[in-house]
Amino acid sequence: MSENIKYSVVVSGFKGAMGQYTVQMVRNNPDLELVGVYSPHLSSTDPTTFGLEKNIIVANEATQLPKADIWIDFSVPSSVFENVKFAIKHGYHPVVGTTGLQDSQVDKLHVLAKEQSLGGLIAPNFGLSAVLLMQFAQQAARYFPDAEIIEMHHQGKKDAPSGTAINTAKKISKARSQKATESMENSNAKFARGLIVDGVPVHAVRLPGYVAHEQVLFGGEGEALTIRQDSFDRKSFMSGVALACKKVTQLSELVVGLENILD
Ligand SMILES: NC(=O)C1=CN([C@@H]2O[C@H](COP(=O)(O)OP(=O)(O)OC[C@H]3O[C@@H](n4cnc5c(N)ncnc54)[C@H](OP(=O)(O)O)[C@@H]3O)[C@@H](O)[C@H]2O)C=CC1
Ligand SMILES: O=C(O)C1=N[C@H](C(=O)O)C[C@H](O)C1
Repeated sequence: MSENIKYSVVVSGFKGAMGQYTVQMVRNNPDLELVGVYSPHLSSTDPTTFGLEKNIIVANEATQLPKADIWIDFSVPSSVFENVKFAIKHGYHPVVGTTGLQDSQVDKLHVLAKEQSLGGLIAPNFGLSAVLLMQFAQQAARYFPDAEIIEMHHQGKKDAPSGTAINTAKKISKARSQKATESMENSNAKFARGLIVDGVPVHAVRLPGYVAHEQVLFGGEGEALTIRQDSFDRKSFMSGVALACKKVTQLSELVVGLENILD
C-alpha cells in the first residue's frame, strides 16, 4: 500500500467481542483511519465514554455515520443483511465477518455491489487456520465422502452452528464424488446426530474457556482422518480483517471467502 493512502473505516458492532479487537486493530494500523463506530443500543454517543478520540463519530443510527471507504461489520446475525445493504447503498466497501447471511441474501448483496462496481468481502472466518481447514476438508472429501463436523465455541456465541461449520459442510458436500454411506435425511435419532447441513452432520459445543475451534472427522474403510483448527485468541482474526481492508478497495465486486484475496 502506498505510504500516502490511508483508508477511512467505520466499525459496526464496535462494542462486541470482535468489534473491540477490530477497533484496536484499525487504530494501530498506519494504513487505516477510524472515523466512526456504530451500535444501535448505546446509552451515550460521547466517544470518550468508549476510550475513543473526540473526532471519532459514535453513532447509534447508521445514518449518523460519516462517509468512509470501508465498513467493517461484526454485529449480529439478525442485523447483518440490513447493515451491509446500507453500507453498499452508501458507497462503503463492506468487510463482513458477521455470520447468519442466507445464500439468497448474499446473492442480493452481490447484485447490489455489482450495480455500483463496489468491491467487498464476506468471510465466514478471517483466521488462516480455519481457511486452510476448509481447503483441506474439501480435498479430503473427494476421497472420504463420510464426514462429520464438530464446532466448539465460547458460551456467548449467539448462533449455532457456526458460520464456518456451515461453510465447511457446503464445501465438503460439493467436493465429494460419492454419497455418504448413511443417508442423513432418513436418520431417526435426529437431535443426537446433529444438524444436517447439505448432508453433513454438524455438532455444536458451547463451553467456557473455548474461543473458536473446529474439527472435521472423515471415516473410511478401517481408517479415519481428523482435521482440526483452533483460534485460542480473537487476535487470530485480525490479520485477515486488515488484509481485507487493504484489498477490498481494489475489488469491483463482492466476494465470499478470505481465500479469494490471499496472496
Ligand atoms: N468471520 C470471522 O472471522 C468471525 C466472525 N464472528 C462473527 O461476528 C459476529 C459478532 O461476534 P461477537 O463480536 O463475538 O458478538 P458480540 O455479541 O460480542 O457483539 C455483537 C455486537 O453487535 C452489536 N449490535 C447489535 N445489533 C446491532 C446492529 N443492528 N448493528 C450493529 N451492531 C449491532 C451488539 O450490541 P448490543 O449487545 O448492545 O445489542 C454487540 O455489541 C458473530 O456473527 C460472529 O459469529 C466472530 C469471530 C470471527
Ligand atoms: O462467534 C464466533 O466467535 C465466531 N464466529 C464465526 C463463525 O460462526 O464461524 C467465526 C469463528 O468461528 C468465531
